[in-house]
Amino acid sequence: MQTRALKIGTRGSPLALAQAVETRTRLVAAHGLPEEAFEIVPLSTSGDRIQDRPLSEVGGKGLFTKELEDALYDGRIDIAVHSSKDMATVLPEGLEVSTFLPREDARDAFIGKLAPSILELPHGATVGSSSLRRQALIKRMRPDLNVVMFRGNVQTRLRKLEEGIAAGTILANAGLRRLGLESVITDLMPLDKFPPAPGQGAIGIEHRSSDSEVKNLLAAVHDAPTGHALACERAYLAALDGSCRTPIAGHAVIEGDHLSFSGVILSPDGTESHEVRREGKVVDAAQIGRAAGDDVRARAGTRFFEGWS
Ligand SMILES: NCc1[nH]cc(CCC(=O)O)c1CC(=O)O
Repeated sequence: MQTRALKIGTRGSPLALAQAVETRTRLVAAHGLPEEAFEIVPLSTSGDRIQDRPLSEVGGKGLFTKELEDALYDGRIDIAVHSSKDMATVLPEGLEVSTFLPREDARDAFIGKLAPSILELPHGATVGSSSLRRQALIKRMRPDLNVVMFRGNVQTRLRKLEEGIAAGTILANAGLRRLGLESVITDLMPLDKFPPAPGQGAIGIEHRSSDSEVKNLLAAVHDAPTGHALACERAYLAALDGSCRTPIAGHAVIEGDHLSFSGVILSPDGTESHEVRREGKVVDAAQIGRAAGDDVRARAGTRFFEGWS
């Protein structure tokens, strides 16, 4: 069927590689092709190299995707496998994400050392996280906690915890499960009190828009409900202008042809938050997300997006 291997581009972190392997496994199964029909090509990205500053300071989401997108343009790879959460809302000209694999659990997970849950931590305990959303949600729940920056890949963060740098940390359940590390989890954060980032838990596959052969190949592994949820969550994020200094959470749940979305934007210290809920039909996923974003943005006021630094 194919004369040369399809090149699957990925970041080189263990989680990224696990996602690339999952993509290959699904493609192999869907098309009855041998594994050799696919070649996994790990590339290093600036998001992986810069480890000492929060992502919001060094350029945000594009950091993890730029090198992969350059490689798509110049043909070094045919598809790029991404954590949807790390993708910018606007893709470069000529590239598209037409395919989402079935979503993993979207919740955040708590890994506690001094206590199994955030609510049970001792007064003033230190929690590590570099995500603005997680920091704000932690402070909204427990204003007394001391939140410190924690970057690096999943393994690095778990090591910092072992070294006693913090009493606990929060990571995506999806990433831990994909790495087979779910045994470290001591609590799962409820979707209503601790909503995930738009896209969390979903793998998106990017390719050249002109590449209809690749698009057809990918169609067999696309999960429609995940696609609808992502259309909604990404439209919500786009309506909020992806302001990466504002903590933003948002999650769509699909049941049959029904979609329900809930989102929240917070001040970084968690003292101010604005919530939004919307529902409708999956065919209107993007409109529902956009309306939710426009609504919460109007209620928060422009000061909300300019005030933090
Ligand atoms: N920014 C890093 C990142 N990007 C995606 C995931 C988790 C996997 C997913 O959401 O699909 C993670 C790590 C984490 O947040 O714990």
